[in-house]
Amino acid sequence: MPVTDQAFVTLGTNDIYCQGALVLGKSLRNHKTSRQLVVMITSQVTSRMRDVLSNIFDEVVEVDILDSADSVHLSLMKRPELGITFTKFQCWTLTQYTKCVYMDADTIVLCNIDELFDRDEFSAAPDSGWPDCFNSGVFVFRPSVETFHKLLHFAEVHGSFDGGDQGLLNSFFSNWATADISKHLPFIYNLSISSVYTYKPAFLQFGSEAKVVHFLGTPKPWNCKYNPQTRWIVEDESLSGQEHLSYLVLWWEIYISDILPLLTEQERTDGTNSQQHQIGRIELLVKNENPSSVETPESTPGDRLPDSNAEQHSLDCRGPDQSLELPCQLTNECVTQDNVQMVQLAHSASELSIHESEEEARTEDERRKWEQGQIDYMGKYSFENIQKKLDRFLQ
Ligand SMILES: O=c1ccn([C@@H]2O[C@H](COP(=O)(O)OP(=O)(O)O[C@H]3O[C@H](CO)[C@@H](O)[C@H](O)[C@H]3O)[C@@H](O)[C@H]2O)c(=O)[nH]1
Ligand SMILES: [Mn+2]
Repeated sequence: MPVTDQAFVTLGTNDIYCQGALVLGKSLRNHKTSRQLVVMITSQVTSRMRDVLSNIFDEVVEVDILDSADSVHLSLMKRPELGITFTKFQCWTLTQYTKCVYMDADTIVLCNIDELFDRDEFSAAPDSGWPDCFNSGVFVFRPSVETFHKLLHFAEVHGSFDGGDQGLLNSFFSNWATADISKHLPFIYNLSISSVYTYKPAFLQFGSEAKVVHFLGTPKPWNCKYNPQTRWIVEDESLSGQEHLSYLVLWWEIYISDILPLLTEQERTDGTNSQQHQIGRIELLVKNENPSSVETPESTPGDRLPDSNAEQHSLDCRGPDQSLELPCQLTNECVTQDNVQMVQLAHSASELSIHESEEEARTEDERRKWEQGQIDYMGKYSFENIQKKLDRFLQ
């Protein structure tokens, strides 16, 4: 029976982190959670991504740090670096639920973890770096506007010793380490990926009991390159050891089989509706060293992807009539192809990687700065540059 007054909650403030939220949400669904799934997003998340999120999450809640009470605004003015921190705290405002489990977008579940709802606020697992502190990537809490305001007030007065939400929450719930052992979640509910190689014997002993993996720090799974042929991560120097890579592989397997079809389905739907040409900010680069493997028994010549000899293809989350320069040869035509074929293409690729569309990121960043009155008067919008533009225009 679905439980409607309890929820798993995650956060994605941009389209990139939303990729993580999607995989987490799908992993919870795959393991048949009976709780509601909620994702908090901010205004930067594109409407295309919101549509995809709503396929997996029961609620997609936009939170805006500046439209809350005045105290939020004031705190932000004094401590702008805490912006993202405040965003996570918004989970306490979800008072339509009586109890929730917050999970970072860089976590996945390996089995059903609904038993966490038997715990009470504030329950969390030790942080692997300093076990007298909890890690704020997974925690049980009770939504309450009062607690939310207390947190904001606390942030304003004391700040955060690590600049993020984890330091602040540890100071706020300062008796966590000593008061009540039932509020210590076992480490297997928040297995930090680095522990797999920093304490290998423990991982070999207890790793099979892991329930939640947390891709804490860098690289995040979406920053890795994946080879669907070998079903292995394309390694770089920052990835030492082997065991932890299999969790990254798991992330990518969920991404390819469950998320990619949704993204491409969305692409198709949007393509037929001129009202919905919102620009997503994700590009999936699909490298294919062996193009012949792209062909499927069902595919007819007319079906074929354009330029099947291309070294690199791109599935770009934007409408087909957005005329933008794509970073590689598979141009806008690909987005009108049947999504099954796109997924097929991804499966036969030799390397997949997720990128933020740089042009979009730049434009968005500039727009935000304009809106905040931070105009680059010394650089791009200097008097000389504007005059040069005017001169060109008037020629
Ligand atoms: O640009 C961002 C950055 C973060 N997040 C969200 O905030 C979470 C925390 O950020 P993350 O990059 O996962 O931080 P960690 O590498 O996990 O680092 C640690 O430090 C963070 C800051 O204190 C805590 O939030 C984490 O729980 C803690 O594990 C993410 O998972 C997302 O849900 C965004 O949506 N957008
Ligand atoms: Mn995290």
